[in-house]
Amino acid sequence: MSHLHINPSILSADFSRLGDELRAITDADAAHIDVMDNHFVPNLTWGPPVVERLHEISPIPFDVHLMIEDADRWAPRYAEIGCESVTFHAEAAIAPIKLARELRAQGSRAGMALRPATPVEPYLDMLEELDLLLIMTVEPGFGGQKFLDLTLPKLRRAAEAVRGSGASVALQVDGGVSEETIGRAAEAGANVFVAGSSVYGADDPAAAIEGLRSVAERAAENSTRITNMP
Ligand SMILES: O=C(CO)[C@H](O)[C@H](O)COP(=O)(O)O
Repeated sequence: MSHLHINPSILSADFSRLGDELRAITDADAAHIDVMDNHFVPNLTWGPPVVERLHEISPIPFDVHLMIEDADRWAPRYAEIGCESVTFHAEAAIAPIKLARELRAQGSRAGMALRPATPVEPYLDMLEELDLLLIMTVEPGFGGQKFLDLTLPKLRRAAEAVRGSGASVALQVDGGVSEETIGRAAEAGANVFVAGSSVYGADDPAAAIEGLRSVAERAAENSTRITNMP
């Protein structure tokens, strides 16, 4: 099994048949569930009751991305539902360390996300508290946006810090991930890739997932070779 994960975002799925859309991506590692509140981002999706019901029928784990204010209050609710991974935004959490500990204590993996303009450096001392760090590669809020290459230096610095810390933290990218961009993110050190329109906009979502995975694997191999060069 690949160590690189492809997590399709159901934000780009057909909302009238979400059960079928989840069953179309059983080859993926997890389904990425975008929760938006129209305050932290100018868009609105779903909340705990819908996510709970979808989780009950989903054949694969849930990777929940909370684009909401008041994350300290709401994130634990998604862990209680049983979502395997719960990611809150650093910009929306009052006590991120306490919150990450709470999510882990409830049995979920604890993730923290950074908007494109948020630096990673203030958070490097808390890597041990996290299972996942999400570097947003678009402004959060909408699918179908263009991948922001300006986030790649931050991703590289985060990858170096994770390697240096010895902590077991997955590095996720989200936004504009396609066969054209995924290689650059993999080379920079990402190992979990969220893809919405490039999976659900494809005629064959399963083939799209495999296409993304093979491009990312090739890029990650090349990147290791470069790192190991004398
Ligand atoms: O978090 C998100 C938007 O804020 C989505 O996960 C993201 O937009 C995925 O869609 P696409 O791959 O089409 O960019």
